[in-house]
Formats: sequence, C-alpha cells, structure tokens
Amino acid sequence: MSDVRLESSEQRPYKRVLLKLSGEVLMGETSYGVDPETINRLAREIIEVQNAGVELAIVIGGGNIFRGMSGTASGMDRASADYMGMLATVMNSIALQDAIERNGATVRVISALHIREIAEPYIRRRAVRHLEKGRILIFAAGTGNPYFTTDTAASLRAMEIQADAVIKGTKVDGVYTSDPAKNPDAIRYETLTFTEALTKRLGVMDATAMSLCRDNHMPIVVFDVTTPGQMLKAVSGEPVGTLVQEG
Ligand SMILES: Nc1ncnc2c1ncn2[C@@H]1O[C@H](COP(=O)(O)OP(=O)(O)OP(=O)(O)O)[C@@H](O)[C@H]1O
Ligand SMILES: O=c1ccn([C@@H]2O[C@H](COP(=O)(O)O)[C@@H](O)[C@H]2O)c(=O)[nH]1
Repeated sequence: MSDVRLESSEQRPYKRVLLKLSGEVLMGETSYGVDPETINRLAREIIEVQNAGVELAIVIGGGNIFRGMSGTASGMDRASADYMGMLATVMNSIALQDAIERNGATVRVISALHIREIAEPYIRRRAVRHLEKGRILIFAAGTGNPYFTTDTAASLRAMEIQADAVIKGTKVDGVYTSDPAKNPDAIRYETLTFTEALTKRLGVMDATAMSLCRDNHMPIVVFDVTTPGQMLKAVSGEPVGTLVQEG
C-alpha cells in the first residue's frame, strides 16, 4: 500500500471528507455480517487516505446486518425496526474501529444514541476537535432518529463538521441512468447535478440526503469501494465514479 502525500490543491481538493460506507460492502463475498478480510482491506485504505493528509470521518450503513433481519422486522412498529437498524450500524462501527486500530491508527466511535460503555456521545465541537488532532472518526447510529437513513446521517454530519465533500463508497461504480443491478443497459454518469438526480429519482442515495447536500452546496462522489485504490482516488479529486454537484 502506498503512503503518498497529496500536496497541491489541484491534486487534493478535499481536506476533510465524510466517507459513507455501505454496510453491504462489509460482507465481501459472504451473505451476511462482516467479512474479516474485507473490513481489514477497507481499514488499510482508510488509513492510507489519512496518511495522505485528509481528515476523515466515516458513517457506515447497516444493510449487511439489518437487511438479513428484515423478516424479523416486518410487521414491527416502524420506529422500533429503525432503532434495530441503527444498532446494526453501531456493530459495524465497532468492527471497523477494531480493524483500523489493528492496522495502527487512532480512531473514535461517536454514537448518535447513548451507549456510553462503548462509544462517545455525539458532541459536534468534540468531533471536530478529534479530526483536528488527526483521529479518524466513525459516526455510529445514523442520525439517532427513526425514519432516516445513514445516507442522510452522512450528509448531515458532513455539514456539521464542515467537510469538503461526501464520498459514498458502495458496490456500484457511480450513479447510473437507472439501477444497474436491475438494468444491464444503464449508463453511468461521470457528473450529475443534484436537480437531475432528484428529478430523475436516481436511487443511489435517498432524496433527503441529496436535498440536504444540494441546499448546502456539499458535493457527493459516488464510487466503487470494492475496487482497491478507489478511495484514495476519490479524495484526491481524480475522476472516479460519479461527481454530483450543483449545476
Ligand atoms: N441510478 C442508480 N445508480 C446506481 N445505483 C443505483 C441506482 N438506483 C439504485 N441503485 C442501487 O443503489 C444501491 C446503493 O447501494 P448501497 O448498498 O450503498 O445502499 P445503502 O443503503 O447506502 O447501503 P447499506 O448497504 O448500508 O444499506 C446499489 O445496490 C445500486 O444497485
Ligand atoms: O438515522 C438513521 C439511520 C438509520 N436508520 C435505520 O437503520 C437502517 C440501516 O441504515 P441504512 O442507511 O439502510 O444502511 C435503516 O434502514 C433505518 O431502518 C434510522 O432509522 N435512522
């Protein structure tokens, strides 16, 4: 793994980024939970980004755990099911914290729900201070509110910590004209405006998250985090995936 430092502003447009990691990518080739090899590889890439001089805060989804429990959750009160989803993100956050620490970097899990034995509570100014001190941050439990998603949590926290961009690492390599998992003829956008993404209902990120980023001028890069090396390229401003920004 390289240990490049990105010095010029042309090479490194992003000094502080919010990385949204899809929960499902943590599964690797397995069908549920966290694959040790995959999370270890992601941890190394995260540290590589930090070593390049980028301040990094992370929000992880819960799809690898929660989607597997959707049968259990069906018929449940929506808010209760959502709290289960948020707890799934806490488990993923702890797993990622462990993997990052084992690879030698300093990391803090900050939770939107109070679980003080295992994670710090979310206090915005404290979170920013951690970043300034060079610690990697993992925001667990989404927004702490039901009826939201971790995409929205990523957008919200990006605004709060004054990140330069949200980079969404997922299993698709960008935003397509329609869901590439369902339509093999879908075409990938290299760039896209928020208005286009919203009016065409391009489903890679939910509308609440998109609108929040649009209204607060926060660019989003959607990229394939299953391909090694893409994360560093995404924060370096190299053309990877799809850049969603104002027109
Ligand atoms: N227009 C589109 N372009 C790209 N992907 C799309 C589009 N519409 C739907 N998708 C789907 O969006 C999904 C985004 O995946 P992802 O797993 O990141 O979702 P998530 O809800 O953020 O994460 P999690 O797995 O944690 O719940 C992909 O599975 C992809 O097939
Ligand atoms: O702010 C939030 C974030 C998440 N949830 C619930 O958790 C699951 C898992 O998150 P994903 O973004 O789908 O990976 C989500 O489906 C919600 O049920 C939430 O309620 N509030």
